Amino acid sequence: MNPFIILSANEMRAAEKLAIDGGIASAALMEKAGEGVAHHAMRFWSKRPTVVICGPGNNGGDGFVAARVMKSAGWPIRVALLGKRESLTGNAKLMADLFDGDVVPFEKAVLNNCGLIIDAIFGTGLSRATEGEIKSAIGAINDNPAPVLAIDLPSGLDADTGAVLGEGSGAVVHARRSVTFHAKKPGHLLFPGRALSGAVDVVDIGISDQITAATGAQTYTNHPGLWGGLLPQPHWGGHKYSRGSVMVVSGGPLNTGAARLAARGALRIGAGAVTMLTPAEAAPVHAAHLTAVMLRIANNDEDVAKAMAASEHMPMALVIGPAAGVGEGTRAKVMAGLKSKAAVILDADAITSFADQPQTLFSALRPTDVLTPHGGEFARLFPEAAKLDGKLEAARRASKEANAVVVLKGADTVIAAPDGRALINTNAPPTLATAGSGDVLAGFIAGLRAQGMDGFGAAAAGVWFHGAAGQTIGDGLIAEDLPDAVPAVMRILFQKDQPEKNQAAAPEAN
Ligand SMILES: NC(=O)C1=CN([C@@H]2O[C@H](COP(=O)(O)OP(=O)(O)OC[C@H]3O[C@@H](n4cnc5c(N)ncnc54)[C@H](OP(=O)(O)O)[C@@H]3O)[C@@H](O)[C@H]2O)[C@@H](O)CC1
Ligand SMILES: [K+]
Repeated sequence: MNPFIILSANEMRAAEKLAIDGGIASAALMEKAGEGVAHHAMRFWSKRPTVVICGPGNNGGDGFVAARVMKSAGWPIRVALLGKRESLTGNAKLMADLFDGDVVPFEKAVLNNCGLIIDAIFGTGLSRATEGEIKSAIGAINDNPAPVLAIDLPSGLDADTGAVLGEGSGAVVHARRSVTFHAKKPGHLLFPGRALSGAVDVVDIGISDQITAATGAQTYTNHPGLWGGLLPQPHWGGHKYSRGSVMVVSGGPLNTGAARLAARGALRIGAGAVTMLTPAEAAPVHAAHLTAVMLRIANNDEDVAKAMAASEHMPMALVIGPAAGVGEGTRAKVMAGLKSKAAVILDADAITSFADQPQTLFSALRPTDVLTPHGGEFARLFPEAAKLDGKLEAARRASKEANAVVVLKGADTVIAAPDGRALINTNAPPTLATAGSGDVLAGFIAGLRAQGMDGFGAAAAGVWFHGAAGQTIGDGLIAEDLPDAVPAVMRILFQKDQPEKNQAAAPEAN
């Protein structure tokens, strides 16, 4: 199993079909799924009275298997059914028939004195908001103090978007843990689904990686396992410019801090040289603050173009947006950057500046340029994509529309590339929601881009480092701390705290 792949409900159904076409019996898939749930329950909880609540479809079928396996292991099991027994069909009916205990219609009293509830009401087949007896049952489950183990997904949660289809306490199950099959679903990682799913375990039900690939799935959990090997490493023969040069466009004299945060982020993530492109009147403010970051006056787009041209021979990235100001001046500087050979990272005001003329921007962007909007900026530049169901599809659509990498920020940041690849980030602590945090992120991405990572890789690694830096700092985090936490994260990632791995690499013989 690929530990990073994420499958939508449709992709999961396609994988199941391919597995069945390849000779695996569908009942065997369900048997493995239910068995996985039972073993998970028995591993995490001590033996206790357990109620399995089964719905009308195959999620319920998994519940009947789990009930059978746990009962035969000596667990006190009750099964409650939502819907009519005679309406069960296919494998769900088969598994219900194979369960040799009592099956009662669901009523609230069935939960009395239980120590564990297994939610087998709905999984990937949820098609509408809960109502009636199902809504009451979910409300009763949530009111009960027993922990809930959800099969596949907490019932009521949309597998593809992480959204809850209905409202109120009976709309969705609040699970302590979830056991899903073959791969996580986007709903496990996108909020509120991530909070509702609890800890998620993925069980192998015998579907091969070749089948996963054949579904065309292109969504992954963001993790160094995907891009760690591409991270730039300093080399004995390098010098500051060969390590990558980053230029950051500053706002006016009262708006300089954001650009400095980005500049420091770029420097800490490993760019060899960072230059602040500043309007003349803001230069003294920067001069009073900056040390390793260089200063160059750039009052307008022509000056930006000249700065870019002067550095054309080196690997370079340009950050523009943090407190840059919204309007024609910023638009012109962006266009100057996009005409140069530099990789461009657009954030904040640079994004908002194109809200009324997105096509001007989209036609100039290149597929490895990066846009880093938060939700509000995203909706201004991509009003149609913002209306789509779920952050994943919104980011994917926007990336295609803009022909650039889109980093749709939040607690569950989504990174999307124009070719359809997408990542969901999971390591960001809530303390990252603080002023200036996004400016540092833009600097991280630019620093990695200047060192040679492509737009998607730099965005993925930048977002991950941002989360990891936030975790390292812990409570009390302010944006200024983030760049300075990078060395600690690198030490852990590259295991440089292990003395035997900490030797300076000897030059290779030639
Ligand atoms: N794919 C795989 O590889 C494997 C899948 N497996 C398992 O199968 C699960 C998917 O099964 P599934 O497709 O039968 O859907 P499921 O979630 O049981 O619900 C569908 C039923 O609920 C109904 N219904 C929906 N919403 C409703 C509502 N609000 N209120 C009331 N009714 C509602 C819907 O009715 P309908 O929409 O047709 O009217 C239909 O009757 C998956 O999550 C996993 O657990 C494993 O066995 C291993 C391999
Ligand atoms: K469920």
